Formats: sequence, structure tokens, C-alpha cells
Amino acid sequence: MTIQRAVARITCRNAPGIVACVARSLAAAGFDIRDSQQFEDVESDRFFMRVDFQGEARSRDEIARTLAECVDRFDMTIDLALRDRPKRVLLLASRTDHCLIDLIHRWRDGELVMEPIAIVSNHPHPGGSGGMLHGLPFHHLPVTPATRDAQEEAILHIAEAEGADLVVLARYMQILSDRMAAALAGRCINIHHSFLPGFKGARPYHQAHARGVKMIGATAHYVTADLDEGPIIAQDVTPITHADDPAELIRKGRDIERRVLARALRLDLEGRVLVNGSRTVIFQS
Ligand SMILES: Nc1nc2c(c(=O)[nH]1)N[C@@H](CN(C=O)c1ccc(C(=O)N[C@@H](CCC(=O)O)C(=O)O)cc1)CN2
Repeated sequence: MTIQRAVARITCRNAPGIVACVARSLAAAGFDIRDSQQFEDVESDRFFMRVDFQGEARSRDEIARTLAECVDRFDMTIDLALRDRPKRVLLLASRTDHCLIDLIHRWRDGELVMEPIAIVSNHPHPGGSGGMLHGLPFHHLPVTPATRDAQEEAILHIAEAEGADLVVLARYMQILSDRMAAALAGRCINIHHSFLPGFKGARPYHQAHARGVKMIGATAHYVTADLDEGPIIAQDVTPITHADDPAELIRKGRDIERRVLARALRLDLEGRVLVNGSRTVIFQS
């Protein structure tokens, strides 16, 4: 008998009996709940739940039907992810590639369970000849203000053709149009090199240096049309001193960017992030 493992992310209006309904339905279908976490947001009267469960292999639709009664009763929104179907991820980067390379290393090491499908950059990358980079298909798509729409169309075409579940902006330094942000809504993660909401936009380390702050940080968030305003998934900081010039802040910042983006991506890939309006609910491991 083949065991299948799945994760259900559930959101609905808060009401008594939601957890009992889900647990009863899964148990009745012979599923074993490995982990379950839930949160009630009193402010929005919304309920959020992540259930990790396993049982005899069945089709995705069969598993979905198991929870149909709860879906109808509580008007749930459910996202069902099967463990043996990792997310297909499109990686975007610009000139600096420390975050890109870090994600690929963590994937090769098995830390990030995903299926990277291609790398896109608006800059040529050393080693990116012959259409491959780091062993993945590589697309060099330069862009100017005049060619942005066509370039974005090319990126969306790759995403759709390759069946991308997620797009990661691994220091991709182009502002996505409203149309592009809408097309990738809820499935595009960006790493911003500051502790948001401080120092939005370009050159945040220079902004931080000019302000004389004593901590710098990085923020991973889902991308929305509004620059650096999307729901935050992960953040981290590190202390700095008066002696750190912008170049030193850029150097110290790289490590934070790498670990924050990797953490945010792992949380998303494991179905541990639920969007709650302009915020997120994170069910940690
Ligand atoms: N619609 C959005 N697009 C992007 C977001 C976002 O939150 N919403 N995040 C950025 C990444 N980013 C900061 O994290 C960022 C990228 C680019 C710029 C910027 O000013 N770019 C200039 C061009 C710079 C260049 O060519 O090097 C521009 O686009 O005119 C600021 C912040 C990714 N996109």
C-alpha cells in the first residue's frame, strides 16, 4: 500500500467546530494527522489552519473530496499540496547572484524541497552560456523602460510554459508592473535588503548609512504592485557600527539576505505560510 502525505492550508470565517470537522473527516477516511496548527484572527474574524496528514495513496481529487463536507459547511478556501509533488520554482536574479547561488546550493543539499525549472536574469551571467546556468535552463532577458512590457511577457510565458507554481525574486532589481504583479499574486517572493518598513526602494544600505542606524536587516515578502509593501514572510537583523561604510553594510547584508530568503522559501514550500490580508500567518516547524 503506498502512503501519500499531504498538507492542507485552510482559511475561512471563524466558527466553532472547524478543527473537529477537519479531524473527523480525515479520520473517517483513514488519514493519520501528523501535525495540525490553527490560528483565529479576532480582528478579521478569520480562521487559519495547516494540517499535515498521510494515508493510503489516493488521487488529489479523492483527498480533496474527503474535506468536501467541511468546505461546504464553513465556506473554506483550501490549498492542498501533495508531498510527492514539489513546487515548480522559477528563479529571477539581476547582477548580484549571492541569493540565487545560495538557493541552488540549499536545493542540491536537500534543504529546499522544490523543482527549480529555470533561471531568468536581465543581466548576462558568467557561465550562463549555452542556455544553462548552475545546471538549470538560463534565460538572459535584458530590459529597458521601453521594453519592459515585452520582457515581462517573456518571463510570464516561461512561467506558464514551465508550469511555475512560484517565482522567486532573488535580488531581481526591476520593479514589476501592476499587470505582472497581479499575474503573480500570492506566488512571487521577493528579498528586500532592508528591515521593512525602513528603507524601501533602491540603495537601502546607502539609506541606512545616511540615517546612521545601528541595525540593518533583510525582509522576504510576497510581491504586490506597491513596491516593498507585500505581506512579510520572514525578516532578520544584525548590528552594525559607525565604522561600517555602505560597502561594509552591503557585505554584512549578504548573509542576512541569504538566510532570510531561504527561510521564507522553505516556509512557503512546506505550506507554512497563509496570507491574512496585508499580513501573513506562519505555522513554524
Ligand atoms: N511590483 C513590485 N516589483 C518589485 C518589488 C515589489 O515589492 N513590487 N520588489 C523589487 C525588489 N526591490 C527591492 O526589494 C527593488 C527593485 C528595484 C528597485 C528599483 O528602483 N529599480 C529601478 C531600476 C534599477 C536597476 O536597473 O538596477 C527601476 O526598476 O526603475 C527598487 C527596489 C522587485 N520588483
